[in-house]
Amino acid sequence: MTRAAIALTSLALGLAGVVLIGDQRAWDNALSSPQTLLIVLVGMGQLARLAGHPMLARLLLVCALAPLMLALSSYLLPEYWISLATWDSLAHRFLPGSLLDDWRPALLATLSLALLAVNAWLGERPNLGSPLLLGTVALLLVIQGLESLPNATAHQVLRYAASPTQQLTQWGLLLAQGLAFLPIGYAERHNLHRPLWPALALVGVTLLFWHQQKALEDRTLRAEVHAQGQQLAGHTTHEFKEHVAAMHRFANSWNLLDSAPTVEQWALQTAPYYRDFRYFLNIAFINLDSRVIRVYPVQPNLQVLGARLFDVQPEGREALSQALFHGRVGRTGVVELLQGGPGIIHYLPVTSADDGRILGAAAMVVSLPVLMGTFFDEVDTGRMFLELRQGETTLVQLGPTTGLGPWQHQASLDVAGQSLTLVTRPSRALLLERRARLPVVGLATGLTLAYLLYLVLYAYRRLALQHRALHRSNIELRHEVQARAKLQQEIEWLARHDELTALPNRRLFMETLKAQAERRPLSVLICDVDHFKQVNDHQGHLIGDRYLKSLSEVGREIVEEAGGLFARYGGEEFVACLPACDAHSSLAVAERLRERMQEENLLHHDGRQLTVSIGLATLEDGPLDIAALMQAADEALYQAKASGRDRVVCASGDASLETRR
Ligand SMILES: Nc1nc2c(ncn2[C@@H]2O[C@H](COP(=O)(O)OP(=O)(O)OP(=O)(O)O)[C@@H](O)[C@H]2O)c(=O)[nH]1
Repeated sequence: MTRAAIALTSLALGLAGVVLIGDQRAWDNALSSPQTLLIVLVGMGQLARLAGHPMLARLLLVCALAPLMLALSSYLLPEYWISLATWDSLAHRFLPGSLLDDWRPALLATLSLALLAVNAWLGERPNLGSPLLLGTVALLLVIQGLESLPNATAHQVLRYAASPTQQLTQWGLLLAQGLAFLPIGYAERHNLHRPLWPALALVGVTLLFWHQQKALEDRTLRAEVHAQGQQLAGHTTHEFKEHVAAMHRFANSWNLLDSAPTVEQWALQTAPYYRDFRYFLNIAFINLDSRVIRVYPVQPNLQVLGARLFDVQPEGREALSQALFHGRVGRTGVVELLQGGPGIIHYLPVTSADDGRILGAAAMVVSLPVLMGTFFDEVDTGRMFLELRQGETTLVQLGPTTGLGPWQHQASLDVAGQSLTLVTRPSRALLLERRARLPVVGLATGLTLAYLLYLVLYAYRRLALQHRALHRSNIELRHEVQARAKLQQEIEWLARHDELTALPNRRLFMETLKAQAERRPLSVLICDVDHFKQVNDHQGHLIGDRYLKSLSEVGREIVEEAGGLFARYGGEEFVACLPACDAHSSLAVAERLRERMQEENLLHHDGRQLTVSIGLATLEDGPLDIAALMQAADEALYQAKASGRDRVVCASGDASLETRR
């Protein structure tokens, strides 16, 4: 898998290299393709790590991560913290003439590359979020693919997606990291489900939320541009109405004359209007021959003095005729002015105060470029493109023509009866400056939260599994302890009991006897089954065993009644310890034992009754010598056997104590 991952990474790197070489600008200046360079750095870091050079890998990845983090900050930080101009001047310092946007990768590409670099740094460590990082990069790449569709990119202020080839190289790096991750154990992979899916779902929700926020913010920005355009258009129309009204006032004031004005009179009369309405190119007096005989200001308009307008400006003839011959206000359309540039000329008839004779016409020349410059002096024309059109003809253009934003606004203007169109289009820089940071901040926060959620769920899952394993081994341990305790009990029981009859064995009997060192009188008896070998021989061992069990039950009952202990001594021999029993009472116990055993009606093969012989010894006082006491009982038993069996013999030698059937 590692080999396949290395091969895939190399392939992606090769592709990135081809992109870099293919980009002609990259030869002129290595910094012209920073996004591809960053992909190459991340890829090389990944390759170094896969090939087993962690130090080199980290060095390369840090080199990629530092600019990526800087780019991410430029997307995140508010304009009033670090302005776009500051970022641009920073970019300019690195490479004169460059802007921030020439340097930083597209937003989603910045994120996916940073996550790829972080994951390459961490290695295939599910506990550090490797699978979530890979899943998030996959989602980011899918969204980049969608964002690259032509209709999605049409109206974007920010760049969101890398170029298709760059996306392909990122897919290559991602798949290589995925391959390197695959060899983790099945159990580990199985454990990933619970933390991974909720965290990935949060990533998905975050991306959807970001997309929605981004669309909303774009709409708001567009509405702002629209409102500004409308405002400018309204302002222009209003100003022009004011201008026309002022012009009428101007014309009326000339009715007080009775001849063509002198140069001084003309200057005195026109100067305030010229000053107040800054967009007049000049105000001229035209005589009845359509000649310009007075003009204010004189100096910049010398070339029009003496010009016969009917000849030099035929397109204004109609308007001028209105004023000169019919005494009505005449207004040209948009005409090419004698001084150059488009403009509108108002011709106002000047009549004699005495007889109402028409003396000439006052021409108020409005230059459209000057008008635009005057009206829009509050607009930042360094970053806002303005265009005045009449139909399809461009009359005036202000502001930059390159680096413009994706939206423009068109508004209709009524300028002195002329229907014009005002186009406003903010530059991309202006829109970027106004761009709200909320969607990107939301995206970064959501992705961070998803990562933290993964880590918490993963740790919780691990703890839960460990806890479960511990609980299971605890139960097993408890069962083991219980089994061992039971075994121990069995062993202890077997060490002191006989398995066949469940009676105390010789060891327990001896321990009990020893414990009676102070009790006097103390009697012991040995009970031996007569001719038991014959039972085994003729009726088999199973019958023999059954007989032994019956006898032991009887013996236990009788001896325990007397406060003693009945035990199996070995073979078909039983013993009893009778504390506080003197010779008489122990003899009575022994006799009852013998009789009761007979009453069990256990028969030999030939119908004879099974009998027992009992030897009895009593220690009335004095120290306990177990061997001597047992020896005495044994000898008494021997005597009982020797003297015909089926009897009790007491070791005292007292004949009166001997019983027989
Ligand atoms: N079925 C069975 N037989 C046992 C057991 N322990 C000992 N025996 C038998 O008990 C018999 C004891 O025989 P002997 O010692 O010759 O004595 P006896 O036949 O009882 O004759 P006397 O004691 O002289 O009356 C042997 O045949 C043993 O095999 C046992 O646990 N089960």
